[in-house]
Amino acid sequence: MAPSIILLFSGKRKSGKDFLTDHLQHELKDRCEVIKISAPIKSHWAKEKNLNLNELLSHSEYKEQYRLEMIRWSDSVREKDYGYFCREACSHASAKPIWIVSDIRRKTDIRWFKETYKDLIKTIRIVADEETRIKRGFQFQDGVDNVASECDLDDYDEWDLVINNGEGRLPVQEQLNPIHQLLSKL
Ligand SMILES: Nc1ncnc2c1ncn2[C@@H]1O[C@H](COP(=O)(O)OP(=O)(O)OP(=O)(O)O)[C@@H](O)[C@H]1O
Ligand SMILES: C[C@@](O)(CCOP(=O)(O)O)CC(=O)O
Repeated sequence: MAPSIILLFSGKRKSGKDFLTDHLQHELKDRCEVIKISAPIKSHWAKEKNLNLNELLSHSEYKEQYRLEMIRWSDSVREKDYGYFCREACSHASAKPIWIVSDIRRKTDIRWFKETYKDLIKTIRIVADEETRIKRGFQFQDGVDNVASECDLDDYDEWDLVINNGEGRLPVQEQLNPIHQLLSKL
């Protein structure tokens, strides 16, 4: 069964994608399913290199050691099939009315979702100033922070919602209010 709405979240490293989508999931409970495009990438990498999948899926420093290699490998797959990981991630989603995709990174991700699910798509950008991201552990890495994985959506300007999760941010319930307003129109 197709969902009634698909929320695509994007944001730079340590902007708070997981933090906000975890809160949203907590509020929506079993009405929603959280989908991560990086999940099939991390599963593949864990199997190939005999790594700890749970650590790769967590917020830990562990995954940062492999980020550059995972970006390079996943981009080589995307060159042949830009929708590969989006399709793979969605294929495991269950029949919930609201899908939360927590890690949109490339224009081709948005293209695949819009081609596949048409007007069910809403795009949400999470922004946070660099100082706040640094306080959360962000450290610039060449090959990671200056490539498509982190920068391709910097000039995308058709977001349905933009949420500030940096300096001056609202309390989390208020940050999520505009999303509940979107959902109330369903
Ligand atoms: N509004 C907030 N208030 C308090 N802590 C926050 C907030 N937003 C994020 N954080 C904390 O900042 C850290 C980074 O957030 P999170 O993991 O959600 O970022 P991310 O965008 O998913 O990062 P990455 O892309 O590197 O995985 C986490 O420890 C998280 O708990
Ligand atoms: C390899 C990659 O999927 C890692 C994403 O890790 P995370 O969403 O930051 O936990 C990033 C990418 O696909 O460019």
